[in-house]
Amino acid sequence: MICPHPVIEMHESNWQRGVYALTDATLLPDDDTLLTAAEGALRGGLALLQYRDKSSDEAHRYRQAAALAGLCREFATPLIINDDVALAARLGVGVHLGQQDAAVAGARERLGPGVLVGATCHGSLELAARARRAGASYLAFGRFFASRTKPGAPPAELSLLGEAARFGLPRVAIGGIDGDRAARAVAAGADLVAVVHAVFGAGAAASEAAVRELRQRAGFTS
Ligand SMILES: Cc1ncc(COP(=O)(O)OP(=O)(O)O)c(N)n1
Ligand SMILES: Cc1nc(C(=O)O)sc1CCOP(=O)(O)O
Ligand SMILES: [Mg+2]
Repeated sequence: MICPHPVIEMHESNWQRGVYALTDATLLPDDDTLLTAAEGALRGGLALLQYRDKSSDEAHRYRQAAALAGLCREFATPLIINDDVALAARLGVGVHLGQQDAAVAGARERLGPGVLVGATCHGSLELAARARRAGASYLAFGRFFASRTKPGAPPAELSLLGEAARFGLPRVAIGGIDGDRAARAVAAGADLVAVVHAVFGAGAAASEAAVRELRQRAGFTS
């Protein structure tokens, strides 16, 4: 397990703009690696962190998510749980839901008005309109580029991000995003860039520098 931290750098929670990192059970295979990588990423200035673990081991998922929730609280950065509304409710944190997951409206009702509920909208303004009506906190579009993490995700056009401004919610761009592509996504209208490999692909010790570089290249530091 990770050691206690004598000095924690606090980042004011401004989750609506910046780098949004998703954990990955293959790149971060054990608790120590996961928490070291997550702490580095938070220290680098993440806007949001998502716990994404597709395993069916509930005790494992609870243990890791609870540890991440504690870490995120120290950095005043919201934690989002992928797919699992019950786990999010248990921890009092946000949830991200795709088209094959539980309904956004039900999650909003269960979690309450103050909790973040994110929605996958792929390349569709119609899905975005539905997610907004159902109470989503942000709209995620993608994949915009070839993704090593999820190669089969349906593709989307960057021009969609500008059109999605009409919904008045933070727009998340996901899928194969690195420094150059983050800048392109932000220029097209993304408020947040969601990444796995660009933050966690180079090892747990590299996550802080990776977030700092992404923030700088995407223009989130100005
Ligand atoms: C920020 C963000 N955007 C999209 C997704 C994908 O969600 P989903 O379509 O439900 O696919 P899985 O992640 O569950 O495989 C996401 N998780 N986060
Ligand atoms: C989890 C996920 N969802 C996507 C979508 O398009 O809905 S792309 C993706 C993986 C993003 O990882 P990377 O930054 O390594 O490409
Ligand atoms: Mg899902």
